Formats: sequence, structure tokens, C-alpha cells
Amino acid sequence: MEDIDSFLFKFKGYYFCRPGLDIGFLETLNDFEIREDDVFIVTYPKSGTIWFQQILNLIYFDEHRKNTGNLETVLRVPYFEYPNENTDFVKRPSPRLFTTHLPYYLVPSGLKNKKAKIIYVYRNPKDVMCSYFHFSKKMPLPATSTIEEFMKLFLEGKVLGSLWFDHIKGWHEHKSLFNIEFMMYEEFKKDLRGSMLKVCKFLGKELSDEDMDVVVSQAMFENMKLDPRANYDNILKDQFGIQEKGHFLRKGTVGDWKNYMTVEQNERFDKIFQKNMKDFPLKFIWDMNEE
Ligand SMILES: Nc1ncnc2c1ncn2[C@@H]1O[C@H](COP(=O)(O)OS(=O)(=O)O)[C@@H](OP(=O)(O)O)[C@H]1O
Repeated sequence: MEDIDSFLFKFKGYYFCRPGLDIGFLETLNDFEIREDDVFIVTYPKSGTIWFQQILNLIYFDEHRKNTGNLETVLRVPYFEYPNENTDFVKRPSPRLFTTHLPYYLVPSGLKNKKAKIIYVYRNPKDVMCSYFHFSKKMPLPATSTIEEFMKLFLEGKVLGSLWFDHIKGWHEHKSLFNIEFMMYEEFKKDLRGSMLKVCKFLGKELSDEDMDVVVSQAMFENMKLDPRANYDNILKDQFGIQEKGHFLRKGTVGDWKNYMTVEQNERFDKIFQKNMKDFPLKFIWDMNEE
């Protein structure tokens, strides 16, 4: 264990967010009892986590879809590694839905019976890094003032979530241990409805065409940004004392990294990416105009 600063905490080789951390719970993660119908969204930070919280809420809960319930998405799809008094996981009715940023080696061993479902959402790491850089100005995970400074920490894995390369490669290399489906952020941007059908198929959920229309519409960036149950404005304000609005839903685009990285930074990033991701089979979309 390593107490890095007031925001980061290293446990078993992985950086957690210190506020809200229950180290006693972390010690018991391996033995946490998994149910066969549990569903986990797994992400590296800034890869579409709260988007998928919204998507699962829309798929599973009529009242969320119909806008008659006002529970925040995080209450129905809570962060697994940051439980709080509102989220007694053992008492939750099935199917339980969870969000996690955990690396493959820290999740409960019960997930390895291949029954519970895992959706791993990934995004091109340059957009992840830029999204993270902007967010870190509000919430120091860690704090930096320039993209150069942040890029250094990101590429060394000294951020919440540790090294992006390790996270995605770890999960992918061990995918045969789990019932896991890899889904790409950029595919959802390109074809939200088609991607939503894939999610439903994996989850064994069938929605009517009308319900699917609503799900697709409410999961769109512009609509989600206005949805106080899903946009995290309240959570940032209440839990972290951050006053400004709309931090999590900043731009929601593909290729925004081009607005922040210099040619030299981009080339340096590419070299490190190629070295680390040689032979990695999943493809990435860096720009919306790519096929
Ligand atoms: N509906 C929808 N459509 C497209 N993009 C969306 C959507 N919802 C969230 N986002 C974008 O996801 C980025 C935040 O990532 P995370 O939710 O993983 O952040 S966190 O790990 O929970 O802190 C952040 O990306 P950036 O805008 O690039 O910063 C959000 O805007």
C-alpha cells in the first residue's frame, strides 16, 4: 500500500481514488460473492463509464426510460470498489449492476465462473488522455497544469486507474477466464442504435422498437448532458465540492486529442503506443472519419 497524495492511493499495484476508499473492503474483493446474473461495466477512467451507467439504467429500468423515476444512474449501477451507505451490495435485488475501473486481477474470483456478464468499454487512449487531462484540472487525479505534464504521468501510469496499456491488455489477455464482451466507445458514437442492439443481445434483453428509440435518444450526449439523473453535476457538487457544471459530459467526441496534442507529442505517444500494443488484436478509432 502506498499513500501517494490526498487523491491517489496505491493498493496491490493499482492507483485508487483516495476519497471514498474503504481499504477494509478492498482486502475482501477477491471473496465477494458474485451472483450468476450480476452485470459489470469495466472501464479505464474517461472511456465512457457514466455513459454506460446511463445505458444500463435505460435498458433495465422502465421508470428511468419513462422518466418517472428520479434515481441517479450511479445509485442503480454503483461503483463496485467504492461502496457507500447507499449501496449495500449484499442486500441489492438481482440482477445487480455494477461499474468498476478495477484491473482484471483485482475483481472477485467468482467472476471467473463465466456466468456473470462483463462489458469492457474501451476508447482510443489519446482521447482518454485529453478527457482525463481536462477532468484532472477539476479533480486532481493527479493535478497538472499542462497536457505535457499530464501525458508524462498518464504514460507512466501515475494516475487513477494506473497504466492504460496494462488495464486493457490485462483484461483482454485474460478474457477467456470471464464472460466478457469488449465494446468500443467510438462504435457507439458512430452507430448508437446498432451498438445498443449488441449490448441488449449480450445481456439477453429484448426491447420494443419504441423503447429502443427512447433508449437511443436518452443515451445521446446532448440529451444525457441535460439529464440530472445521469450527468453527474450533482455528484461532483455534493460529493467532491466541485461547483462548475458539466464536467463529466465535456465534449463527448472522437478525435478531440488533435486540438490539444502537438505534432511532437503525438509522435511520441504513437511510438509508445506501438511498442506497448504490438500484436494487440482490437482496433482503435482515432478520428470520426476513419472507417
Ligand atoms: N452520452 C455520451 N456520449 C458520448 N460521450 C459521453 C457520453 N457521456 C459521457 N461521455 C464522455 O465520456 C467521458 C467521461 O468518461 P467516464 O464517464 O469514463 O469518466 S469517469 O471515468 O467516470 O471519470 C467524457 O469525455 P470528454 O467529453 O472527451 O471529456 C464524457 O463527455
